[in-house]
Amino acid sequence: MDVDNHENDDGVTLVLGLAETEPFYEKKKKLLKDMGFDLEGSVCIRSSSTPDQLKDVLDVLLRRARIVNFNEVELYFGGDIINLGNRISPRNELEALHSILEVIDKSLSGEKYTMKSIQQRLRDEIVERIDKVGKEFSEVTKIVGDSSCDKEKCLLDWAVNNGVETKLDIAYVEGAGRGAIAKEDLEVGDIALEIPVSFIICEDVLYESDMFPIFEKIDGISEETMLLLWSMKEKHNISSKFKLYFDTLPEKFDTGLRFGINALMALDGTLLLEEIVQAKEHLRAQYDELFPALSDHNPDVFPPELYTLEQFLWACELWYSNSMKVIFSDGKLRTCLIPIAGFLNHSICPHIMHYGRIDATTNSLKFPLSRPCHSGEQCFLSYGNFSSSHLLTFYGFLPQGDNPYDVIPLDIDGAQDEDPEVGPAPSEWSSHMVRGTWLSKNHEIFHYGLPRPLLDHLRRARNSALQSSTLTRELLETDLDVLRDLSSTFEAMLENLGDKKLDNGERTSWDVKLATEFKNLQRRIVSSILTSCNTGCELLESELGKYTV
Ligand SMILES: C[S@@+](CC[C@H](N)C(=O)[O-])C[C@H]1O[C@@H](n2cnc3c(N)ncnc32)[C@H](O)[C@@H]1O
Repeated sequence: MDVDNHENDDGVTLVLGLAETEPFYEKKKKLLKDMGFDLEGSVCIRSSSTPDQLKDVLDVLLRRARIVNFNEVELYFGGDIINLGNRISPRNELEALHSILEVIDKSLSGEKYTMKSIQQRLRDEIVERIDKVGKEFSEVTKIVGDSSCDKEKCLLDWAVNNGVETKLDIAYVEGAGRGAIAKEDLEVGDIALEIPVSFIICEDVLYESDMFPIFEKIDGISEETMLLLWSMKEKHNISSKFKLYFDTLPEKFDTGLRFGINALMALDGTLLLEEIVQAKEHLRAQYDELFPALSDHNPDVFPPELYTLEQFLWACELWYSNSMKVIFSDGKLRTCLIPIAGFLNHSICPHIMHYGRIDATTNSLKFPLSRPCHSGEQCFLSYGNFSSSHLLTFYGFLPQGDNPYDVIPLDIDGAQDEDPEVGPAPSEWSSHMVRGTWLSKNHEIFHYGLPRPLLDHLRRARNSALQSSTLTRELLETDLDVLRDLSSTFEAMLENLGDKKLDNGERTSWDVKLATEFKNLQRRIVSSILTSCNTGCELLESELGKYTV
């Protein structure tokens, strides 16, 4: 994103441009053009602006900022004028508001500007909007009062004595193990947690380990695998520097990688079944490649009783569900375990979104707030823009609320009519997908709550293209064909998923419970698409009826 601003006699021009280096630049450029925005993206604020005019300016900037901050999924599903008038996703809305804040803060920072009060009002309005997004999507946390947090408190005390600064406490929360709770009201920009580099577990621990000379002789072994093997032994090392951290780790992680046969059977009809089976096979193959050979040749360094398949799986789950990728001051991206930060749970509307880079001036990792968190509330992190199937497989939970990244990929080739020399046009996509149509705000004729790239692709395949929203008989008939085809695809998918299963409560094991919940979510998504197709067909038939009378 290009951020710029200029002052003139009358006021300030805020610039929220689209940088050419932006991911999906061509697609965003086209979308901005379709929405009637110029590429440069400058908006003038006059010193005489009334509060209503300021809100209008913000609305325009926000519609623009939503596009600039789109990620791939949001761009695929969000790109039409009705959807853009609304929040696309909590992540996109928070990023968009923050990018405007950045423009405004930049214009406030110069001493020479004379419009500080107007700019301050804009800032206040944005912070209020950020808070509103949080309130709309926030998750209610119930603290489980009767669970002891002694080990966590020991770790916290040790951390604070070693330079960690925290405004978070640790408590057991319902449905998610431990969580981080704000000790005081935290505002946008406040640092909830700051961890010195010396406190972070990363590749450096390997160089001091007796495993390192052995690792050096193994061709192609990755840093992640070395760390994984290191952690399997270190958790038993009573004189480990990180003993208090290892003491707080669960004996057992309940992720999709540990799903038993009944849970796998409950996933029948979903793509996740194959994904989990493959992931399990991959880990088994990885283990077999290393063991028993490593233990046979170096029993003192890799004692066989510590390097069982079960322990290997534990370490994989630890690193999948608790590690973070961090860019260090030397520019290198390292996979790390970060004590204390590892207690932060994930939310689709997180408080902390930007945390992956070491601050070179303080040599620490900071976790700043992107939205306010009140005293006593659980402070959530963003683990990334993951689908529920990914979160279930590698983290073992399904997030609360509507996950915008829960997409079902479709097995149809995109951009068939592309020019081989130039590639697909900026508006075209090489693959297609669907998601719950309740997430779309546009259910009108020619939209039906379905993604525009998919509809356009299917129209093109029938040699028809929607150039304008004028109703012609040909366009209506093409859309009717498209929707009927889609409808039969999704009817088959729904049938494959079988009937909705009810949870048998206490008697159901954790994995079958999760699998059932996941399948019910898939069913809900597919049903919503079917309903939208059928409603769309009715709309089209009613319009076509007007041609026959
Ligand atoms: C980095 S740890 C967070 C701390 C964890 N709750 C604990 O007690 O150790 C990641 C794990 O927390 C749990 N978790 C994170 N976010 C969650 C959420 N929104 N709902 C339920 N469980 C969650 C999952 O078990 C996940 O594998």
